[in-house]
Amino acid sequence: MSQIDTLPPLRDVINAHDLRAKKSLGQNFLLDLNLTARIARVAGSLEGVDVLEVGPGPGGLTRGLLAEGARHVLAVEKDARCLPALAQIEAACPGRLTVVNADALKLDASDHLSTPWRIISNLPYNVGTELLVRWLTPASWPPPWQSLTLMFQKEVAERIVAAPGSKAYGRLAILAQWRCDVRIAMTLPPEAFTPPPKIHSAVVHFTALPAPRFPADAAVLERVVAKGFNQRRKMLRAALKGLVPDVEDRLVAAGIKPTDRAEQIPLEAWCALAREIA
Ligand SMILES: C[S@@+](CC[C@H](N)C(=O)[O-])C[C@H]1O[C@@H](n2cnc3c(N)ncnc32)[C@H](O)[C@@H]1O
Repeated sequence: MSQIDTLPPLRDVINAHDLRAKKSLGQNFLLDLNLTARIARVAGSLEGVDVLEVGPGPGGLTRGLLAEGARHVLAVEKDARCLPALAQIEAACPGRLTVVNADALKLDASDHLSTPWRIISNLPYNVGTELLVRWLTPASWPPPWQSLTLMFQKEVAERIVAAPGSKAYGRLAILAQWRCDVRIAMTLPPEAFTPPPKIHSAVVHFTALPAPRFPADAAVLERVVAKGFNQRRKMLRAALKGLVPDVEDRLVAAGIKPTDRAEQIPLEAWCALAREIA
């Protein structure tokens, strides 16, 4: 039995520290340790791996990561009320857990971790997409992380893995699939969480590709895709008006019909258009 197995049940921990969930911090806790171990395993073997966890809360997933063999976990938690519960885990695994009481949006994890690390988190829903976009758009590629294993609202997960032609297909799908293999690894019902949220959730696993799937300048691609989907029901010749003077010619040169709409355009063609426009 490892030291982690001797820790008290999570429900006792949240009662002992009066960890009533705060909606403003997106707090929906996972208290079933079998479930948190399953989520940790989505990221593959963690033996010898450094992990960044955003929002450990009372530490259910943190326990899973350590039990699955993570070499070191950097856990960044904004809510200071969670620190005593996390300190208990730290004491059970000396040297393997560092807890930072900070806003993950303001922290540079590379100051604390040795590359390549994995990011595994049950993200707070209110900042989940912002963190994801940040992780997917580093200054250079490949990024300092190998993979992301992240819990999102199921609807956001579906937008990440969406294919052209579907309503969910948009900027998030293109951003993610351009430089990562992505898949939904698990879906979870509201009852898996305490308190249960109103929506279903899903764990998405992202594996960083060594290089983007198709060549394109990241900033140009981001600009073109954002403008294209901003008015997704318009034909592209209208949606992209003003981007460059001869947008219709550029669309044709990229092999795109100017009368098509953004949601019909596959990733490869978006990249071709970004190259034409750059
Ligand atoms: C959905 S809960 C997950 C808690 C825990 N990982 C679990 O699975 O039970 C999200 C956690 O993120 C924390 N959090 C919210 N905003 C944050 C931020 N900007 N930076 C770091 N942590 C944040 C919340 O306090 C909460 O503990």
